[in-house]
Amino acid sequence: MSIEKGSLSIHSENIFPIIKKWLYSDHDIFVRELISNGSDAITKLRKLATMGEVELPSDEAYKIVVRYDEKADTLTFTDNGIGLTAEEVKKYINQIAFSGAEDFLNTYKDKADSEQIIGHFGLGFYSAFMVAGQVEIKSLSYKQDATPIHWTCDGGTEFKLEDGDRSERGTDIILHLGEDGKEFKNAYKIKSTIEKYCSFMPYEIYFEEVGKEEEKTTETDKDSEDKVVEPKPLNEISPLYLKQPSECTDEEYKAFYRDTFMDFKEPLFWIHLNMDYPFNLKGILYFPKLGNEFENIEGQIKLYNSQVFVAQNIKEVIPEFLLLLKGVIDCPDLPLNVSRSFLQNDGFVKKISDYISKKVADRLKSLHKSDKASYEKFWGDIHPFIKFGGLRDEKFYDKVKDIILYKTTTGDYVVLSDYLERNKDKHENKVYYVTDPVQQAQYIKMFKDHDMEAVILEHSIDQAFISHIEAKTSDVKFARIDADLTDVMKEEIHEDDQDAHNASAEQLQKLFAEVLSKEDIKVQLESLKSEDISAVIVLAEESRRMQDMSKMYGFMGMGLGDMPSDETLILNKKNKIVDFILTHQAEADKKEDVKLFCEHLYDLALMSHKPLDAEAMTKFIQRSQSLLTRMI
Ligand SMILES: Nc1ncnc2c1ncn2[C@@H]1O[C@H](COP(=O)(O)OP(=O)(O)OP(=O)(O)O)[C@@H](O)[C@H]1O
Repeated sequence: MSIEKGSLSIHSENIFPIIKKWLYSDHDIFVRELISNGSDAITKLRKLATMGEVELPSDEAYKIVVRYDEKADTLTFTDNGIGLTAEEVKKYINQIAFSGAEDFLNTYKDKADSEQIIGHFGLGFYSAFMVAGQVEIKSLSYKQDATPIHWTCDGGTEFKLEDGDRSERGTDIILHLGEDGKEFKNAYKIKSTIEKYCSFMPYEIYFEEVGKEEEKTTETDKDSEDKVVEPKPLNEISPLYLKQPSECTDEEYKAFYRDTFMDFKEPLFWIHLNMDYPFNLKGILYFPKLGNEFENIEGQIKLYNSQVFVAQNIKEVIPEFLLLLKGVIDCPDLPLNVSRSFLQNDGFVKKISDYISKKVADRLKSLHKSDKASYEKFWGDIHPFIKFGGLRDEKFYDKVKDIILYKTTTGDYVVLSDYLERNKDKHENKVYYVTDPVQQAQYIKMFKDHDMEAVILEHSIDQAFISHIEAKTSDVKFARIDADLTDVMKEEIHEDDQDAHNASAEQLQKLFAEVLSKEDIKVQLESLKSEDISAVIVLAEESRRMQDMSKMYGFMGMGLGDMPSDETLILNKKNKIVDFILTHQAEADKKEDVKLFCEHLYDLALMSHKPLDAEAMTKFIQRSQSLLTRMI
């Protein structure tokens, strides 16, 4: 063949500056593209063999070798696939009538935001020019008597095609790393990029550094005899997720998790996705240990297309709440090179997302049903995720709503219907909850003393979640343990004593308002069954939620103004201190004592309800000291 020179027919003056500019943020994508092309070339060849079009040696090892030559400043991608003839180079490489590039230009030429590009637009082979000043192709086709070709292009629109010298079937793509490729003049960088994109590619991928092969291929074994060590491929050609779930062991699942996510904490459990119809999807989703810090935990869901890494954490494909998980999903039906706007509007993608979330819900349900003990053990780690999912996805909520567990103050786990059923005599359709078991210890004790139980909802997601349940289940109401005192804790006031009781209550109201200088304080006198309790503060559930909201938005600079407090101080008539106050409040010589008791009772009640502010705390400590001094 005579040397052929020509111009690449691109429907734009020069695509290379555009490639370089727009794909800049995903500079390393060329590795994936060139290895994928090599892999495709091998697959095509093997297909031809199965069709009887070509006869292949039975012992041929199909592989892709990436070779870095520091001296020559080149990076070469070699495969032993189908190869290219001159005609094919002309057709597939020279005439870049490649629709991918045209689409790319049309879609992105006016857009300034490179983030818009998932980075995987179909530029294939030409992405090599993102890092190479000059690219060569040396290839020999599988075809009988094919002439090897040598193609060179320096990144402009000019190319040169001539006879080559490759003697074995396959292709070398040689990249002369230019200034733009200096990041890749580094063996570690090249290797880690191969690992990022090609960990599960179906043919073995080897990395070699010219001049450094020797030192790596010998190793001293225990008998001090040098033995040649076979180089290891960088990838796993049959990743676990491609196997049938029934063929995988727990150990294999755990090892796959460790190797893929470099996470040495064991996952809690996993879901093996395996679907052939109506779309093809395989993968494994792992539930990592989340604990209480789920806000800070970023999951990692890697999306693959036929074993080629596409992207990570694409929320269009994977429901957002599942992004707290770690996993791999391989969906060959999804285009490899897609734009985000395409994904957002694609019905097929929505189906994938729905399928994944359904599978997760099903797995949780079956775990709850078949292995309650493990489900309860995992609950502390998985509940934020399940609740988050329930808030985000109605269908998911409907599936999991009956397997939401509540840890009770008695220490066991119940589902909502069980809690309601076993407490219906004491408080029908009402769920008492604790947000801070330490702070609210006094209330919990009161509950326990009366054989009552509350559920512990101390995670930041719980408040939003209970509002959601209330909206969905209109007759169920949640009340924090300090929202009110149930009748179970009180004794009835005898009719004959009612007037005297009311008078005492009025006196105490006045007294506390005056002593505490709180005109609007609400004081209520009750006869509680337990004498030990002197005073408690209750705050109506609605008011507290409003206050919490106000605090939250206040912090965010969107204050709703100070919410009026709706606290009530409940004094227990049967308690000795309260009785002392009532009996001696009018006596001049007891005035100081009464004042001290009132202030102290109020602080004690307040402390069980919420933390004291700095001023109140200082006063509380001073007062405590003076009380102790009096006893000396
Ligand atoms: N290593 C190779 N061996 C044989 N043929 C190749 C090789 N690399 C590229 N080709 C041929 O060149 C064509 C163009 O490659 P290019 O990577 O630009 O696009 P593509 O692989 O068809 O699609 P994509 O843009 O999604 O990568 C391929 O379709 C293939 O026919």
